[in-house]
Amino acid sequence: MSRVKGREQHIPSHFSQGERFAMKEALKGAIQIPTVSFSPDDINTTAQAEFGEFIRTVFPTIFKTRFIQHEVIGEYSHLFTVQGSDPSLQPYMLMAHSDVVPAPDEGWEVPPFSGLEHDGFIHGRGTLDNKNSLMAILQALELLLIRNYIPRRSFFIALGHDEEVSGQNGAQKISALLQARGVKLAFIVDEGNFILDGFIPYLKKPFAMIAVSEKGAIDLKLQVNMTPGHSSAPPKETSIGILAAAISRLEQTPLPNMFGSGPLKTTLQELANEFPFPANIVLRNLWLFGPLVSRLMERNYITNALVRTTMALTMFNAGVKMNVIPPMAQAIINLRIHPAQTVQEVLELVKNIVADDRVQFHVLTAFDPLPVSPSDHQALGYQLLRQTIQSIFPEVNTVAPGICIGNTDSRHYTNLTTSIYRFNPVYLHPQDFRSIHGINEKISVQAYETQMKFIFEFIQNADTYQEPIPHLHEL
Ligand SMILES: CCCCCCCC/C=C\CCCCCCCC(=O)N[C@@H](Cc1ccccc1)C(=O)O
Ligand SMILES: [Zn+2]
Ligand SMILES: [Zn+2]
Repeated sequence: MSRVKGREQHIPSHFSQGERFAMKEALKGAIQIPTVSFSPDDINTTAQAEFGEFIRTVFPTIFKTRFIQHEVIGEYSHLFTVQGSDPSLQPYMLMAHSDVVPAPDEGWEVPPFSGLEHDGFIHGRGTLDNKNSLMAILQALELLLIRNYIPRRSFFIALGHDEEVSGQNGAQKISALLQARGVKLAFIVDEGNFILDGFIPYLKKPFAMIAVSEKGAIDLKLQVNMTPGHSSAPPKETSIGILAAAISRLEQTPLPNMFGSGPLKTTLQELANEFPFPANIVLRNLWLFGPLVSRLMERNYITNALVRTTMALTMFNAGVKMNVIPPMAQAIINLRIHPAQTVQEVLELVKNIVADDRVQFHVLTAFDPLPVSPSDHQALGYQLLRQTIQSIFPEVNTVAPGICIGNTDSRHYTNLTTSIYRFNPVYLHPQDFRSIHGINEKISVQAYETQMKFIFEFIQNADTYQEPIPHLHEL
């Protein structure tokens, strides 16, 4: 059997004007359906149902292909099983999600659910997170099928509908179903990191960062109860004041810098050659310059998130009336846990910083950082991503493993594989990063086409029989 058999039926990623027009119109249509998730109990089910109908209309070939099974899970999530012709190849999975975070009109250049095209960009909530991926995956498969493509390696496409509010009815249910069916996956590719451009001073060239892990998280409720009373004769301290002081102590006391542990060191070492002198020497010798680099990284709020567990005060609630001493004050802190720490360790640190018994702690949700997926020469999923990045983005010199500072639905699939990669084949600049969950989220038509092309190639590359060449170790 030829080791490169998978390339025999390679279909070039060339698309007609008509196809290119249809694919951007399809993305606009997806953005126009307001599939907003507010909380696990409050998702826009009408929009989700409409979205289910929409993908059936836009991708008819997928739904009528005999070797593709489509199932609706948890009412609005979608699982596609694409049966390959060679059962000896272990299947893999592509993931995306259809829900989006809320987007009030204020501050947007165009209404967030308009899907308007302006200056070469498609605007709207979900254009980067994550309808671009969802539509690009289905679009690539649709176009491959139209060209009579028959995959060798089976694969799944899992499209969650509640990723933005925990994934408990989508990803968790799909994962349990596949586990019950005895499925084991070679690897998973989900949203997460990007081709990063302009995030690091002195690094002029973009580089691709494939997240091989993601941070853990805790949603922590802090609560202070005090006896209510008349505001004309106030006590020395109120529940609001005590809680505010506790929160302020937390904001003033960053958790320890964990530089040196976790995948970040590898990221920087692999990037060293991209830097001019003397930064290249510094990064090649982290054993000596580690403390300097770690201090530089904490100066910027994005790179700071890579070196430590972060704490964000996201909700604050207190008081019942203007002339009543408040009986209770509550705050929610969202923590993202560095790969070298655990939920328990972080909770201990937080309690020690607050150091006030009147403040009660309630853990609402918590999970540890995700295990680190392999990125060596034998890691099939990582190497396929690297290979496809090199062919679709030849100008990108460096592909490096890293961590994802946000969380993804892929964390619900650790029962099916040890190889989870979080990567969007899209350029991201710092201003784009702020638009994710922020305002004026947009994607260029060209970037979306390239993302689709990437998946079109990736699916074909995954068929290859050319397994990564094992390291030769001397005995
Ligand atoms: C040295 C290199 C510099 C690198 C800079 C890093 C730049 C970071 C680039 C991209 C990160 C974007 C993260 C996007 C993925 C997050 C998806 C998301 O929004 N997830 C939600 C999901 C969630 C999780 C738990 C409860 C509710 C929702 C989230 O994380 O909040
Ligand atoms: Zn997302
Ligand atoms: Zn998101």
